[in-house]
Amino acid sequence: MFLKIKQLLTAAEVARLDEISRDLKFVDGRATNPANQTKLNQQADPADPKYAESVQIVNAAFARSREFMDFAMPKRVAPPLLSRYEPGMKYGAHADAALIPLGNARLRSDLSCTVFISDPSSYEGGELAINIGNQRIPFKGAPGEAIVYPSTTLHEVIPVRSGQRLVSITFIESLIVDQHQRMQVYELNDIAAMEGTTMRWENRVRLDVVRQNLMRMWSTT
Ligand SMILES: O=C(O)CCC(=O)C(=O)O
Ligand SMILES: [Fe+2]
Repeated sequence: MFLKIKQLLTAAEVARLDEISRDLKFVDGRATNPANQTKLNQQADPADPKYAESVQIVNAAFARSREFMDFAMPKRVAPPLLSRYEPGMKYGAHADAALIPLGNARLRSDLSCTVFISDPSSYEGGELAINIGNQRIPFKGAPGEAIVYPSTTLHEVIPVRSGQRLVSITFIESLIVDQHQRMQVYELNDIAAMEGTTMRWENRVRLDVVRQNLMRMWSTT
């Protein structure tokens, strides 16, 4: 359901993103969601040349993360966006847009991801709170840590009370639209990865047939 990636970014990448954020131009977060009165944050201005470097750093981290690739089965990843919250800023409970403009095309958001950059001890409040059933689950990660969660949830960023919260956020279109189907394939793939070398070969091959057939049935390529 959720994937926490302990060290998506290296310490050097965290430091570089922090440095970039100091010179980068930030704009009102409502630029990408003008209808939401509860969105009060700052986002990197895509027109600023330094923005491209921040995108490249986070994209490269996703691409090399085995955990991310296995869990998300990404087809397309939207350019990760640096977002900043100063005291009093927040993003009220909301649904992520199903279709996100990506050049001339649109990306369907199946999964959302927050990559934490600021040290959690440097700011108060600012948790990402995700509603699942009647539970509200707060996340506040260490620098370089990422949380990947279904875009289908109602979620919010709690107001920051002091300090500054810098994160990079993105949306992922998965090869498998349906969360439940995706998790079944993920489980089978994980079992094959862990037990595949110790299983009897005939059974390993049968497991592979099932895994590949489910992917064939459910993926949209
Ligand atoms: O800042 C975050 O952790 C998440 C922000 C968010 O929900 C969004 O941009 O849609
Ligand atoms: Fe969101």
